Amino acid sequence: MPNLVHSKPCVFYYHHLRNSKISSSLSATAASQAQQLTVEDPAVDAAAPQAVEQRYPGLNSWKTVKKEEWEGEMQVQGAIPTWLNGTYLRNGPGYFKAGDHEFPHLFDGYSTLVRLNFENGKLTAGHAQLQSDAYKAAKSSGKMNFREFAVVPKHANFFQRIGELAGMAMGTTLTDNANTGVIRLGDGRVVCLTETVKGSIQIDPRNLKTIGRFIYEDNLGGLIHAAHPYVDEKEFITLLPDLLNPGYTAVSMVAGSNKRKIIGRVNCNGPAPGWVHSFAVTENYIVIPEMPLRYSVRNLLKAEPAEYFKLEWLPESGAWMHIMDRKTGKVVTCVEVPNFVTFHFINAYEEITGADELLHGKPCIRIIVDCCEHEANPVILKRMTLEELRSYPGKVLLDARVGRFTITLHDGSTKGSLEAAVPPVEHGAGLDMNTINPRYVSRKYRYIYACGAHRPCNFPNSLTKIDLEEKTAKNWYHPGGIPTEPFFVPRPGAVAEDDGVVISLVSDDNGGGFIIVLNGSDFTELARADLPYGLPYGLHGCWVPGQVPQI
Ligand SMILES: CC(=O)/C=C/C=C(C)/C=C/C1=C(C)CCCC1(C)C
Ligand SMILES: CC(/C=C/C=O)=C\C=C\C=O
Ligand SMILES: [Fe+2]
Repeated sequence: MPNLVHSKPCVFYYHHLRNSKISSSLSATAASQAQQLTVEDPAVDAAAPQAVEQRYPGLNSWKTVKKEEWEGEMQVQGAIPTWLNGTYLRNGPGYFKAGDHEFPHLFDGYSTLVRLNFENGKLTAGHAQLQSDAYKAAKSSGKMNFREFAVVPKHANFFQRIGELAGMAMGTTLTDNANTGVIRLGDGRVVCLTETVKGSIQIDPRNLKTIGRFIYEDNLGGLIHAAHPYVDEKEFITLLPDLLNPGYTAVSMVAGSNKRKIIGRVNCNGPAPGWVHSFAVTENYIVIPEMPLRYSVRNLLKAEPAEYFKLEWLPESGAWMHIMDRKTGKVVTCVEVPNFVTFHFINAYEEITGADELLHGKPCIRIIVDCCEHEANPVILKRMTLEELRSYPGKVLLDARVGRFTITLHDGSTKGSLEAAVPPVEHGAGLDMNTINPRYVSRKYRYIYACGAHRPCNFPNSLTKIDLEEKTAKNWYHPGGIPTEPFFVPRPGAVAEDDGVVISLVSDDNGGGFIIVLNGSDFTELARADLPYGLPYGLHGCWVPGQVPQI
């Protein structure tokens, strides 16, 4: 461990501390804050801790970025491993207004891109705004012009509203604000994405400049897709939900091409497709989730925001998992599973259940699918309005866990199971923004890196390394800070799954912010560098190895 002098951070095991849920560990201030808490859903919140930590107005996580563009060399404390050569790119909402109009929800914010360039122990950083049509129009007109996640542009009169509805059917009024993630395609092109198909925008990873819209040169159409495609060196796979004839089409785009091709289609069991922010892929199968938080055409057409925005919660409609063969597009099974709510699938893989379990001449295969599961409570989506996120003392963070689905193929099962893969107390019962070692995607794996909770809090505020084998977690916490997606980069030549580093950006309650590099194995801090100011929260990133190629 290098000689780092920091007053606040710490690494710990919650179960050694007998967990942050133990209320006797609350300070007097925290205990008095408990009285002011608003409990939205007593059935769920009853189990949650009784106060949230002090949130200082200095925290920039939920505020519009201080400057639209910045870059500079970082003063590093500690030591960045010299093998770490490449660029971490991160996307996320970071500009929460159009003219005087403040956006209501975290997911509405215009995309702010961040780049961290690591070269032989040195670090340069920068951020810039993605020049989407939605952002440019807001800047030039001083108002919002496109439908974002939670907010709809205001119309002066009836005719404008009719025009807007017609435009929505064609997709022209949906946002292209690609604020959710950034991916590196197998051919090296870097693309920012959101859930609207038109919100696929290519950028130059060297300088974060916007190159232009990524055009899908096929006739598959589709207005929306998953925010998180599956991407490897060979292909890009995504799901296109069909709202008119409820189902999903799985498509694949070969690296180097702009043409998506249909793999297969599956009909939904419920009245509309379940929201598909992400999905999972094993070596041979695509796991298509159908959760009871469903897209709603009715809410889509509304001018005013609905309870769950463009989605609706239909718990009676049930939850399902469809398993599609990656090669043939055939749906090999569809099982009913307990109701669930997730943004992010973590990983999925196949296991042969035993040589003696041959059924109809086929081995019995078990599919294991892990996600950050919010205890089947969609309220988490409402907790991400900016008002809630900025509020003090606010509402307690709802519980989340590593939800593990087990789905058996070829044995006639009609149901799949869902349970916690590790005791949630290990990561403070908060969980999201997961990454894993990219070499273990679609394979049996052991470690998850994610944001967890050091309670009391109203949003995930720690970093956690979960060991699925030992069913334990190591946690990193900086009081008053909000860390973002812990991004794992494996060491070249590594054998152990956790041999690598974890990169995260933290915004601090004093208005500052810093970059941290943790050891992927013992989760201690290797290096840190102060940013000139704390950045907005941000969402997902990708790694561009080595020197960024010329485009
Ligand atoms: C930031 C994030 O994680 C998710 C963003 C999701 C967005 C912008 C979704 C937008 C949508 C519309 C504008 C209309 C159609 C429905 C839906 C895909 C939810
Ligand atoms: C920030 C988030 C989802 C982001 C989608 O891309 C979920 C956070 C959940 C908190 O518990
Ligand atoms: Fe996401």
